[in-house]
Amino acid sequence: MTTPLRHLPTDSTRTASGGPVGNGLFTYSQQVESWVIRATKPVSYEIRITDDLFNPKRRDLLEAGERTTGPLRRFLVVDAKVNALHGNRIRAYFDHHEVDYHLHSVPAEETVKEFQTAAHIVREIDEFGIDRRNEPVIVIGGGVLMDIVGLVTSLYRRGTPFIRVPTTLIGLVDAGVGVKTGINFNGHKNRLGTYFPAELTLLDRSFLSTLEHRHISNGLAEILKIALIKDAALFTLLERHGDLLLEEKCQGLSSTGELAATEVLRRAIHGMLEELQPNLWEAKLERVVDYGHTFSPTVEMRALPSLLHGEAVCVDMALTTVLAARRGLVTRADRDRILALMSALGLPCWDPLLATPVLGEALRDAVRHRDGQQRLPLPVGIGDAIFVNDVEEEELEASVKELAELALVGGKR
Ligand SMILES: NC(=O)c1ccc[n+]([C@@H]2O[C@H](COP(=O)([O-])OP(=O)(O)OC[C@H]3O[C@@H](n4cnc5c(N)ncnc54)[C@H](O)[C@@H]3O)[C@@H](O)[C@H]2O)c1
Ligand SMILES: O=C(CO)[C@@H](O)[C@H](O)[C@H](O)[C@H](O)COP(=O)(O)O
Ligand SMILES: [Co+2]
Repeated sequence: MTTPLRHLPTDSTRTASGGPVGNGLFTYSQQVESWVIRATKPVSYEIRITDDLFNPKRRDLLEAGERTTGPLRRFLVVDAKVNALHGNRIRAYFDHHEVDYHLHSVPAEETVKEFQTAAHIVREIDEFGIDRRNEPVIVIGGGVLMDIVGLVTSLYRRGTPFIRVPTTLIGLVDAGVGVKTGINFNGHKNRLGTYFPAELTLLDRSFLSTLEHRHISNGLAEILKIALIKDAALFTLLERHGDLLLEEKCQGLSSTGELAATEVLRRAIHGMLEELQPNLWEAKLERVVDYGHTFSPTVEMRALPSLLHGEAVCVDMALTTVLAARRGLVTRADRDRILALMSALGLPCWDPLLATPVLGEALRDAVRHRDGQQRLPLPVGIGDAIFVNDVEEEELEASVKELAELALVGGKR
């Protein structure tokens, strides 16, 4: 027996047809005793290019978050290497502005992108205590730390605002521009994560001056991904100036280097956002920005710590470039240009794990991740892509064999 609910519409307010009633945002039906609730949540976040971010005259970092009375309070999570190299000016900035802050330094790299690190940060935040809406957590570091802190803030009190200051090239062009957060779990890449935008991301490329060259190459791999799937002009820029960008660490030490760094970073970020914005929650699982991310998550985790994220992505792109060439989607000449550019950018085209059953496992996991289909992005020429669902293990093996020969001949391993 059901008891009538006092505050809900009675039968007298039902539609003439006896159908459900409601205000359009929710409906109640007595026929099946059910409420269907609909709501939408607007999303807006900003990515701003700045320079000299910690110059005391700049206010970008202070203006984010609602203003309350009394001193500003901020919890800072800073990559340990960044803290060692840039910590003095970071602290001087917040001291100058009389911010009541706690700086929590985290030694971040792929092997610590895990639960324990996230839990430790939560504990520290809890101890410092932050207001739920107007004291954004500030993360200053690479993709690993931004992904962890993004996850932590999305969980803390079911969502606390955060601000990102990326300090690596991957951070500037990729991890710092989207809404995905995550940690590795159970040997799987980004197995736990959320979609949670940082309200503000401040891009200051001067941080790259202290980054190792290998990590510049690592970021160039994600830029190359954007070039291959959607921006032929970006590919040409990388061919012309990639070595200079690497040598100068995108610091614009020469006038050509400055023009190239500005244009390449702007194109890479803009191209990424053109793909992300219409599909922020990944309702559509055919994503061209997944190019290079089909085999690489498994390869990267198995190779840990020997392959960096961008390096694993590059190995995946080399393999799928060869596969695309075998299908006639990419000419042999373009295939060779792509492999040559990877080498010029200081990136690997090959990893011994390719010649093992790991690839089959990786493809099966990608199919689960993509809701039962391969949805494998493949390049079409340079600057375009399609999705395929029919890659068989034999085709993969033949592509691996061909890549091994090409990589050996070209000395690109
Ligand atoms: N959320 C996303 O959409 C997204 C997108 C791309 C990549 N990612 C993730 O990003 C991670 C890779 O990011 P990453 O390459 O920045 O790695 P990272 O965060 O491990 O940083 C690389 C290394 O550089 C050091 N470092 C950082 N900034 C420095 C600086 N300015 N000077 C000197 N050393 C510095 C770090 O301590 C670390 O040792 C991967 O886990 C990947 O999955 C996420
Ligand atoms: O590496 C990343 C994110 O970690 C980006 O470069 C990339 O565009 C995509 O987000 C990847 O395809 C990863 O997606 P997912 O496997 O974590 O769902
Ligand atoms: Co990536």
